[in-house]
Amino acid sequence: MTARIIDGNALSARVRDEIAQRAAALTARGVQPCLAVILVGGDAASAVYVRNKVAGCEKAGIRSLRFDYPANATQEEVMAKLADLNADPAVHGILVQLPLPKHLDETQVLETIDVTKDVDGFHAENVGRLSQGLEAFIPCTPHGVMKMLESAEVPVQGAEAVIIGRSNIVGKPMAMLLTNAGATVTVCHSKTRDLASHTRRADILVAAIGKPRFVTADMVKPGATVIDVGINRLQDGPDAGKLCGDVDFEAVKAVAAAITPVPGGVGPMTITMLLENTVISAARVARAARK
Ligand SMILES: Nc1nc2c(c(=O)[nH]1)N[C@@H](CN(C=O)c1ccc(C(=O)N[C@@H](CCC(=O)O)C(=O)O)cc1)CN2
Repeated sequence: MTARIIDGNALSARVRDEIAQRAAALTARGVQPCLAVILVGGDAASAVYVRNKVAGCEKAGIRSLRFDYPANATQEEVMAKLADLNADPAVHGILVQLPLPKHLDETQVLETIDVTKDVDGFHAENVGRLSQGLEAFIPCTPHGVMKMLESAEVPVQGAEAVIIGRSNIVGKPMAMLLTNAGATVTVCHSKTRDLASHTRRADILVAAIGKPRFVTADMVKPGATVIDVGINRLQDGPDAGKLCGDVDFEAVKAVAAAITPVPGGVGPMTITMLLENTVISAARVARAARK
């Protein structure tokens, strides 16, 4: 068997076309969607993601505002900028790129973002609403994964879903979304005993642990759908400098029925869902103003 590849670049291109049309319609009604992005420090990967977010906005007709702070920025500086952006009616989405430098209080920063502009879906109120199946901004990576499962027509209801990783950005919201969609969900993590006994039961396996090629073929049930959320840059060996996921792609694709690649899988969908959340936020503002 060789797995079907779920192509995140192709799906992103289709979804972004629709987003651009919605952004153009809102702009014509006098509400151009606008995303504000805050980057603190010089983390190279974060700088790439922020650049791609800003470029994605531009291509979709979404206005973007970018604020760069040095690694030694204070909590007060970041909070003051968030207060300004919260108060600005022309700004519909606000995000603070993670991770933040260690001296900053991430929880306080995320809780300061106006919940109606929290297009990353990390504010506790959005997390709580999602857990109850209420309308909420859904964190972009797990939302992108759900879109990929839907586009690939992978049955979720009744499926055994196993997630490796329990982060606030991916693992926990992924578990909520899959649960809400009717899957039976197991969340595994660094303290899980006999991890492979869990992963081998999975119809849908989501790897989000940040360890290159951690998921090997013997950990995967034949015919499973494997979603790779990892983005790791290999340090040494013949592939040094290359990007790879948390899944041993070449070996696992011989066992799985469907698999996402890295790069070109979940990553582009993360930015696509951010653009969609920004347009949704602007549409709510336009609706409230009856524009
Ligand atoms: N505020 C946030 N911070 C972080 C988030 C987030 O959703 N909100 N997620 C990740 C990083 N991330 C978005 O910010 C992200 C990661 C990867 C990609 C992506 O397109 N990856 C490409 C490869 C890009 C490369 O060349 O390095 C791919 O997989 O094809 C987009 C966004 C942590 N922080």
